[in-house]
Amino acid sequence: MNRPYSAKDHLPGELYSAAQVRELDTLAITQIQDDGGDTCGFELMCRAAEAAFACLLERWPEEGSVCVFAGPGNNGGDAYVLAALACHHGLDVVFYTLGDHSGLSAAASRAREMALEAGVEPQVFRGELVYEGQVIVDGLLGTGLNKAVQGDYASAIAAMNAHFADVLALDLPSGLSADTGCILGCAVQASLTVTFIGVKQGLLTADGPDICGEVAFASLSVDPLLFHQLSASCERISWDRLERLNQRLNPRRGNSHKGEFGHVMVVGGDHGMGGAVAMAVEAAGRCGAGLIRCATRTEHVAPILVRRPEAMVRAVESGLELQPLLAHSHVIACGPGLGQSSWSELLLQQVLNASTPLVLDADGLNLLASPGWRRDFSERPVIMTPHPGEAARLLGCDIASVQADRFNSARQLAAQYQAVVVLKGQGSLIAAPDGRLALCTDGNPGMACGGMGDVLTGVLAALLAQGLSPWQAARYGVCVHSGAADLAAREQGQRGLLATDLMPYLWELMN
Ligand SMILES: NC(=O)C1=CN([C@@H]2O[C@H](COP(=O)(O)OP(=O)(O)OC[C@H]3O[C@@H](n4cnc5c(N)ncnc54)[C@H](OP(=O)(O)O)[C@@H]3O)[C@@H](O)[C@H]2O)[C@@H](O)CC1
Ligand SMILES: Nc1ncnc2c1ncn2[C@@H]1O[C@H](COP(=O)(O)OP(=O)(O)O)[C@@H](O)[C@H]1O
Ligand SMILES: [K+]
Repeated sequence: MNRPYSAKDHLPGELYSAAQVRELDTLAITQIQDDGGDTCGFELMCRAAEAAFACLLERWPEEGSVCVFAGPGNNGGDAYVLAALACHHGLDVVFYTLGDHSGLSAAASRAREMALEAGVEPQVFRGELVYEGQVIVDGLLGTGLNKAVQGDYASAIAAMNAHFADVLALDLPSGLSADTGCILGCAVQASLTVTFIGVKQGLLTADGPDICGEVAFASLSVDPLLFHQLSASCERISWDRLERLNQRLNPRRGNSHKGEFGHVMVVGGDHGMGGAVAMAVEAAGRCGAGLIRCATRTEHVAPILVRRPEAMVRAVESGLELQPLLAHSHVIACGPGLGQSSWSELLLQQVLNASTPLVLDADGLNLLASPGWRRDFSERPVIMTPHPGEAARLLGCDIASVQADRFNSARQLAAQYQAVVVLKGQGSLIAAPDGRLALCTDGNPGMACGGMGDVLTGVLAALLAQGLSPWQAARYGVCVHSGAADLAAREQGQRGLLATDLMPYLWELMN
């Protein structure tokens, strides 16, 4: 029997869209057929159900019953086989169907026969869920979800969610888009999701992580060579994974000096927003920049120096004093607390005129989105770090449209601006202009608080200053930032986490 492994840190590094997994299914079925096996996908369906049932037994070893929901597609087919296995194992099975099961696929029909032979008694779900046990299996909708869930399906999902039992979702929670991680209408809230053949990209961003519960992956013993026939849509990264890929920074040479680790210039901090630059400065320092300068409003100079006397902080009150300072910098980080005043515009103008590697954040992005500011960064190493609100302004759409397809939004921004783009939020995405995408599975909702983005800006600037390319720095920086937040939250909890709490953990992880 297949033993799928669980824990999100052990998921494979390749993520796929629904269409790509369908392609993999077809390739795998063809191979099984060529090897003298069945021709319709029933073999794969059996492997999927076996893997999910193994997970069920491992997670709920004491449970004597299971309630199974089956939709009219192959996800329902998986559910039929799982129900048959449960019967053979001596579990009581309550089995509900939704949709028209007279037109099942060849594989799902065989699955249904198998279930009937095992003694499963399917009943059409009529709105009432009668089940006393602890485990519900959701086989309603999988990668074939193609419209918003409503009607009987929505009632079934509401009944599953209202029931006290835990839900094991087959492939993905019904109602979740495998491609975008958005809930289409409504979705099952799972405790455990066993996903098959390839990890669907939508499980790990937007709403995905909230409704999947724990994610386990079952390869269904598909020949790894088949995966070489198509490239993954997105790479999954995490702090642990970068370590396994040996992508940490090298230890420093003994005979090194501060000039080798780059000079960062942090630009921003209009009236009332000095903290933003202070945090970017400190994060850049804790991530190893050789020297940090800061150009800001007069009133912020002393407070920043008190907190971080290591930094060289200059007042640029007229805005014009910035130009010569920029000439001494290896990397510019612009945007934290920049504001949108004429002072802010004057500073940004000079930053955009320079050719130094740049991290552009916050109001730097908001100004860039306004008429007449649009730039093409193909000649300059640039990382842009929008949260969904800033991304919406840059794309000229609303936030809901950005979140409705984060993968596409990130890709589009990277292509439009010819820069590496970090689209922040749960499952932060990193997009390169050439179409590469990475998704970071670290991070937690404790990070949803003011200042976290400013810290990321400092982290990224320090990494560029130490010689990483924008793509490397963004991947590494997002993981170290989220990894630090996870360590901090593990100590004291997520609620109440502050951006400055990350500093000691950044320092630790960078070494
Ligand atoms: N292929 C393989 O070999 C393997 C596949 N595997 C399994 O198959 C799953 C994919 O199966 P699938 O392609 O049949 O799609 P599935 O998710 O069952 O749904 C399609 C049905 O749902 C319906 N429907 C859609 N949206 C709806 C809505 N909002 N509300 C109501 N109905 C809606 C849609 O109706 P239609 O719109 O076409 O009329 C259609 O009838 C995959 O996730 C994995 O679990 C594994 O066994 C491994 C081997
Ligand atoms: N729910 C969440 N899960 C994971 N990471 C999050 C979550 N909410 C916020 N973050 C991270 O925290 C940071 C917040 O940045 P941002 O919104 O720019 O904050 P600010 O502008 O206040 O500095 C980003 O790196 C983002 O990815
Ligand atoms: K499902």
